[in-house]
Amino acid sequence: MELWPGAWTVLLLLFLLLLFLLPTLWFCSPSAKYFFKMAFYNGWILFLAVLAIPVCAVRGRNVENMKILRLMLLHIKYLYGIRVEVRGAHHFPPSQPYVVVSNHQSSLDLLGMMEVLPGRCVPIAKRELLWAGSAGLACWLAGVIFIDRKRTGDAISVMSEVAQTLLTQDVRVWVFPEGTRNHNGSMLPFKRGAFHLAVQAQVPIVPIVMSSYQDFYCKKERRFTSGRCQVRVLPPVPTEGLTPDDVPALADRVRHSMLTIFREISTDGRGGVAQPTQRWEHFILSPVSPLPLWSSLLLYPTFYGTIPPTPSPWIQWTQSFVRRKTHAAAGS
Ligand SMILES: CCCCCCCCCCCCCCC(=O)SCCNC(=O)CCNC(=O)[C@H](O)C(C)(C)COP(=O)(O)OP(=O)(O)OC[C@H]1O[C@@H](n2cnc3c(N)ncnc32)[C@H](O)[C@@H]1OP(=O)(O)O
Ligand SMILES: CCCCCCCC/C=C\CCCCCCCC(=O)OC[C@@H](O)COP(=O)(O)O
Repeated sequence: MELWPGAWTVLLLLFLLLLFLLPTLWFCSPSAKYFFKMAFYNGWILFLAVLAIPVCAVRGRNVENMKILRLMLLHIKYLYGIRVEVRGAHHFPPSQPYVVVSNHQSSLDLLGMMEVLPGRCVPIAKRELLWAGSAGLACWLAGVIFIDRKRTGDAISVMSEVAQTLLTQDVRVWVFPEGTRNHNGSMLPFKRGAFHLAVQAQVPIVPIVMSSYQDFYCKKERRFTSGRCQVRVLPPVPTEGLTPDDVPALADRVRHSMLTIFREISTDGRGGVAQPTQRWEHFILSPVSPLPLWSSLLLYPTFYGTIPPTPSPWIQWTQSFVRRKTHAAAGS
C-alpha cells in the first residue's frame, strides 16, 4: 500500500504524541488511570490465557488445569500493588469435597480467589464467560462449570449433576451465591443454588469473605489505586442430615456470618478504613507504568541528543527512517 510522502512523519508524530499523552493522562486523570488499569487487567488475562491454552490442552478438560491458571494469575497482585492477606486457611477441610461460597465485588475477585483456591476446586461461572475469547477456552479446559442464568431449570440440573461429581470425582466447587457482581459495600441476598448443592451432596460449606475494595477500587468513581484486601476463610458449616427444607435457613445463616465478618474486615481492624499503600513494585513492574515511557523520552535526548554532533541512536534511527521513507515516496 502506497502512503503519501509525509504519512510516515505524521504517523511518527502521532506515535510520539501518544507516548506523551498516555503518561500525562496517567498522572493527571484518575479516570484515565482507572480505564488503563482495567483494560490492561482484562488484556493481560486474555494474553495469559493464550499461553495457558496449549499447556492445559495436553491434559484436555481437567480440574487439575486450574492449578496452571492459578499459577499464571498469582503475580497480578504485584503489578497492581494489591496486598492480599489470607486469614483462616486452616479452616479448609483437608481432603474431602465441599462447596466454597464467597462474596463477589468485581472481576478483581480473581486475585483473592487465586490466593486461596484449594486443589481440585472449580468455580461455577455464568455461561457468557465461555465466549470471552481465550479466557473462556482456558476456563473450559480447567473444568469451570458454566450455567445459563436465564434458564433456571437448566442451571438447577447442572448444579444437581455437580452434586454427583463432587462425590464421585472428589472435587470442590466455588460459588458466588450473590449471582452477580456487587460493589455497594454490603452483600446481595444469596441465591440458594450453592446451598441446595451442598445439602444434596451432604458436604460442608466453606464461606470465604473478601474485604471491601472501597479503599483502592471504585467503579462508580473510576478510582483504582493500590491497596490491601483481606481474604478470610471461615469455619466449615456442616450439612449432614439437612434436607432441602433447611436450605433457606442455612443460606440466611451463612450470609449473616459472612456479612458480619465483611463489615469487620472491611475496616483496617483498628476501627478505620484500610488505607491504600503505595508500593514500589507497582511503579517499577507495571507494564503500563509511565516510567519506561518517560525515561525513553527524557534520558535519551539528555545523554546523547544534547551533545552535538552525536544524536542519540534513537533519534538517528528516526531521522534515517523518515529520510528513507520521504526519498522513497518522492522517487516513486
Ligand atoms: C490464564 C487465566 C484465564 C482466566 C481464568 C479465569 C478463571 C476463573 C473464573 C472465575 C469465574 C467466576 C465467575 C463468577 C460468575 O460468573 S457469578 C455468576 C454465576 N453464578 C451464579 O449465579 C451462582 C449463584 N446462583 C445460584 O445459585 C442460582 O440459584 C441458580 C442455580 C443459578 C438459579 O438462579 P435463578 O435462575 O436466579 O433462580 P433462583 O435462584 O431464584 O432459584 C429458583 C428456585 O430454585 C431453587 N433452586 C436453586 N438451585 C437449586 C438446586 N440445585 N436444586 C433445587 N432447587 C434449587 C431455589 O431455591 C429457588 O426456589 P425458592 O425460591 O427457594 O423456593
Ligand atoms: C473474542 C471475544 C473477546 C471477549 C473479550 C472479553 C473480555 C474479557 C476478558 C477477560 C476475562 C477476564 C476473566 C475474568 C473473570 C472474572 C469473572 C467475573 O467477574 O465475571 C462476572 C460474573 O461473575 C458476573 O457477571 P455480572 O456481574 O452479572 O455481569
